[in-house]
Amino acid sequence: MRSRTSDDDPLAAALAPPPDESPEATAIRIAREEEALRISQAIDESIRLERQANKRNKVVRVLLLGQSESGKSTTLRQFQRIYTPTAFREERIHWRIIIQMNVIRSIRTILVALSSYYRQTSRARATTFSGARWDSRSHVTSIRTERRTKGKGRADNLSDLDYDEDERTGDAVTAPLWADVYSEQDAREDAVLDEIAQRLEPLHRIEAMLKGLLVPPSEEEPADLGTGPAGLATALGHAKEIFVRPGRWRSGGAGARPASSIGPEAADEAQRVLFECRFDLMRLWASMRVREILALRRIRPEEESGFFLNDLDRVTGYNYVPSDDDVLKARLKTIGVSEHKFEMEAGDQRGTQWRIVDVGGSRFQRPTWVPFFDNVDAIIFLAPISAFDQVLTEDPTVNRLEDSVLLWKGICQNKLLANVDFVLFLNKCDILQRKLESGVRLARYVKSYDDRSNDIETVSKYFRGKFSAIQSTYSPAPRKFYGYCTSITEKTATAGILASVRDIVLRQNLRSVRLA
Ligand SMILES: Nc1nc2c(ncn2[C@@H]2O[C@H](COP(=O)(O)OP(=O)(O)OP(=O)(O)O)[C@@H](O)[C@H]2O)c(=O)[nH]1
Ligand SMILES: [Mg+2]
Repeated sequence: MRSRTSDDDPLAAALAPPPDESPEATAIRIAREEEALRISQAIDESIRLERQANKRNKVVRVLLLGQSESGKSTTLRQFQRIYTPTAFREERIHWRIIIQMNVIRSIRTILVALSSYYRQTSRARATTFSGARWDSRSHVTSIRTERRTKGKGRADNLSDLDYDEDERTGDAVTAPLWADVYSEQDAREDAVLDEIAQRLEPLHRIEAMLKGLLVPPSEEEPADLGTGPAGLATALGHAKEIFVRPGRWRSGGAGARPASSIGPEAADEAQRVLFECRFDLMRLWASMRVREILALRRIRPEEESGFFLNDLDRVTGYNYVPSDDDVLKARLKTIGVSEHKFEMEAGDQRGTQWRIVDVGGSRFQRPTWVPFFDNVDAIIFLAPISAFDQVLTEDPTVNRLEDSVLLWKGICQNKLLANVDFVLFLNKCDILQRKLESGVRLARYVKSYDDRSNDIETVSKYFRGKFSAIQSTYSPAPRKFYGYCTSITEKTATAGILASVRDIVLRQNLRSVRLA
């Protein structure tokens, strides 16, 4: 077979000038060709500019990462409060049902603590205490420093922060678990607490009802199912656990029940019962005897997520509508992944689309993060540094700070994220400050902290240094360190920090456009 040459190229033959072309015809043809070229180049240029503009206006993707209860969803809510305030306000009323559940959870913590105190101390109330029925199910509180994990869960590969082995594994029990002296006064107060617990019985029914609506069967607390790619949860085998459908709880609940049976009446009924119980709720939380027993058992409900007992007067009001602050304080665990869109309303970047991806942070949820590493401009990583004396809810053998450090290290060294900017929030500094001021010493939990001063400035500076060093040691390529000490539930300070984060992320985004 003969190979083709340019001589018999049909296209070249068709475009070739006619063999008998006159000089005038040649001039006209050349002028037309030049005009066609000019137009073609103009079209190319406009396509290039349009592509660039699209990139500049491209969606900025931010991923929120961190362990469970680190404050990811709260950060997202802060973004919503600032950038889509109308929608945020309209949604506030739907948070009431979550706050009701949060209140009941704190009350449960107290009644279980009383019941188990009476049982363990063999007091007269032990067999009859009316709060005992709250004790029937397993109750995990992450607020107690775990003392029962001896020999388990040692982190063998952590050297960046030097934990006290005894503190981590629970060998260092020093405080007595209960007082030895039982006065008549104690007995009288216990009798009063028993009566209160009796009158709080209706809360038990309300808790069961709300739990049916808001808590996935294998969970202990209300949870929101993310709206990420369908199938992810199924792939991970969590499909059966997921009970609260995306967004549906906001219209009164969801789950396996027909929507008609779970309307806003559930929230109204719960509010009515809370209203009727409000004085007993307040008396319970104000009782010095309760405080004493909680202290003996080292339980601090006020450090638990979604703590509203100091606001009982307000949140149990018959016509209670959650405030902005209440929505930020409420606790709703995330299961799965959800993506939220925002549009910048003001400034140079007006119209820029933002996608913020919020993920569930518990250990079981972490495999769902990886598919989102592929297409992300920045990561906001939250490390709740107040949790240095707490353990993970999902694995009480693991210290929370240790988990955050390991997670940060893993994210820093992840090659998929080598070109992504990180912003670190050392979060819950308000709780950290209160904890340090109440006399809890960081050096008891982190040996390498040594004899440094136990104040918030020194402690947060120390953590900043540690996290920054991990980033520079483990990042595959150099990246700038952006670290903030945050109390993400606070509105004013957080607004300033989020504005800085926005600028960092946008600068990075522009840089990537120029490089493209
Ligand atoms: N006091 C205080 N509370 C905070 C702060 N940040 C978050 N919280 C509270 O901590 C709880 C947990 O926060 P979330 O935002 O739900 O945590 P998360 O990281 O989304 O947790 P998962 O969904 O389980 O992964 C909520 O009740 C928040 O109000 C903070 O800086 N200070
Ligand atoms: Mg969350």
